[in-house]
Order: sequence, then C-alpha cells, then structure tokens
Amino acid sequence: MSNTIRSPELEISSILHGGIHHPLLRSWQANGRTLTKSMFIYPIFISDNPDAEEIISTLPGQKRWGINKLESFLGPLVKKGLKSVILFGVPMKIQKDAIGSAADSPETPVILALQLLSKLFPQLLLVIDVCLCEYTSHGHCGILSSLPNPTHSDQPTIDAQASAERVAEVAINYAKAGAHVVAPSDMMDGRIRTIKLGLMRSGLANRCAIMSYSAKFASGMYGPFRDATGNAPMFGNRKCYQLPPNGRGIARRAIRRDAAEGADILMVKPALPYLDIISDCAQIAPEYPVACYQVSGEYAMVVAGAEKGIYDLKAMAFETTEGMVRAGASIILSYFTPQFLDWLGEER
Ligand SMILES: NCc1[nH]cc(CCC(=O)O)c1CC(=O)O
Ligand SMILES: [Zn+2]
Ligand SMILES: [Zn+2]
Repeated sequence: MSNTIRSPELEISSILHGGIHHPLLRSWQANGRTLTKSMFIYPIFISDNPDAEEIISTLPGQKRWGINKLESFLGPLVKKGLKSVILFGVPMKIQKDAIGSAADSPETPVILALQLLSKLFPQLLLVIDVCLCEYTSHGHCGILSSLPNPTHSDQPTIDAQASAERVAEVAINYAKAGAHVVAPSDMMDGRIRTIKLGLMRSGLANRCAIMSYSAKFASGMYGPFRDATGNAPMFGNRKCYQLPPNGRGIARRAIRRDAAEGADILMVKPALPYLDIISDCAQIAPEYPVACYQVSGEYAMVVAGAEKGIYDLKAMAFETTEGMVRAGASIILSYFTPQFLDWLGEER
C-alpha cells in the first residue's frame, strides 16, 4: 500500500481546509462581501437639554446627547473613520400633541443638530429618522382617525392620508435643515411617494435621499430604544402598521412597494431574526442598496450575553454583523459602530 494517497476514499471536493489555513485566505471566503467602516451608520439620540450627556440604562454604552456635546463626542469618531450618523430626537421638555407639531418646529433638537453637524462635519452623511411617535401625545407613529378601530377597541385607527402628509412635511423640513438622507420609520401607507413628491416640489429631490424602513417588523426588540426616547404608545400597540414577524410575503410586498414609490435605499429592521428578509430584499431589488438595523434590543442582547460570560463581545459583534452582510446588506445601522471603527482598523 502506498503512503502518498492516504485517504483514497475522499473525493477532491471533500477538501475545504486548504482554503482556510491562512488569515488572508479566510478573508477571501467573503467573496468581497466584507465589513468596512463605511458600511456603518451610527444611531445618535439628541436631547433637548443642550448640555445633556445622559446614560441610558437599558442601552449600555449609549447616551442621550445635548447639541453642545456633539463636537467633542463625534469629532474623535470622525477622525477614526465614522462616515454617517442617524439622528433621533429625544424631546423631554416640549409639548406633545396629536399631530406631533414639535417634530419639525424650528427649535426642535434634531433640526438644531442637523444645522450644527452640517457645519462641524461637512463630510459626514447626515441621516435622520422621520417619525411622529417621539412627538405625539398618544405616542403612535402617525395621525389617528376619530373612527374607532373596528376589530379592537383598545387599538388606534390610523388616518393614512393625514399621516403620510404630515410625515412628508416633517421630512422636507429636515431636508431643508441639512439632512442628506431622510429615513421614515413610521410605516404609514404611501409615505415614500408623498415624501418623494414633496422633495421634488421643494427642489430638494436632488440633494436628499430616502432610506425607507421598508420591512420594519412589530418586534419585541425595540424596548431599550423606547426607554431612550420615550416613544412608547400610550395605548394599544404598533401591530396595525408594523409588519407581523411571521410575514415574509408582506415584507416582500413592502420592499417592492417602497422601491416603486421612490425609495433610494431599502432597509430591513430588526436584522438578526430577519436575515431571510435581508436576503429577499437583495434579490427582489438588486438595483438598490440594502440596509439593515441591528436594533436596540439586539445590541443589548449581544452585550448582556458577553457580560454573562456566554461569549466574547467582539467575536459576537462580528459574527452577527457579518451574518447581515452575508445575507445581502451593504449598510448597517449599529450601536457597535464606535467599536467597529477601532476593530476594523486593527489587524485581524
Ligand atoms: N419609529 C420609532 C422607531 N424608530 C427606530 C426604532 C427602533 C430602533 C431601535 O430599537 O434601536 C423605533 C422603535 C419603535 O417602533 O418603537
Ligand atoms: Zn414611530
Ligand atoms: Zn389591530
């Protein structure tokens, strides 16, 4: 018996180890779908207390920032390669009302932040979340109809047209204040088209993109965000306008619809439990950049497990995020962005 052929029973196609024995060989297995700093958008909470730097207990490591703190907070991150932020308003002092008037009042913190950040960091891509829930007295993402909900008396009925029009008005005011990208998370029917037409009529369509939260599910993973922003609904829930977690088909319809209505970028949210939807999105709309949002609860879950010693934080942050990229995302909204700016600058 010859020693040169040690495993004649193995087929040539059985051999995988040869392709992964060196770090560079392993990195090539990504087929170019590899994480880079420019994929990340960092979510930032903007307080209406200008000097705020407040810890958010359920969102470890993240804070509510006053606009006076933004330069010293973001400056070092921009130096490390931060390319984009998404802003969320956290109004503590303002008057909330039925239509969320404070969302785009001239002194609302996100408008001040957009104006300031455009001056401080002209290269930074400014994305802004567009929704009413932080500013409405009822805490819902749209405008409510006076009609009772036909199936659940404890649930709201949405006035779809009034909602889309109000959301578009807010989006256009954010674009005027310097947003490069408006990202409607309200999930009202028809809002992408209404926003796009509004941008066109205002002469803003060629300098403001729409990143649609196209497939946003009614998830249990928004809890820390709701603590951070105080946007929990006063009654009922968001199941009449956010997608049901079992709904792969309606998610595909939502993606197609938002593309047809004028979205420039399509988003799936949350990310980790919805990798199939990310993959669907990349296949349904291959002409569009696909974004996904690793939401507050996913982030808190990864951090909590690491704190319990279940796994290594960095390894798990990479593994979860690489899953999203593998599924088809090329843009990641992540609370891990500051760490990735360090990690992706290191030798791995
Ligand atoms: N329109 C509100 C909004 N915009 C972004 C998030 C979630 C982000 C996160 O959990 O990190 C939510 C939560 C919600 O629907 O209550
Ligand atoms: Zn909302
Ligand atoms: Zn309902």
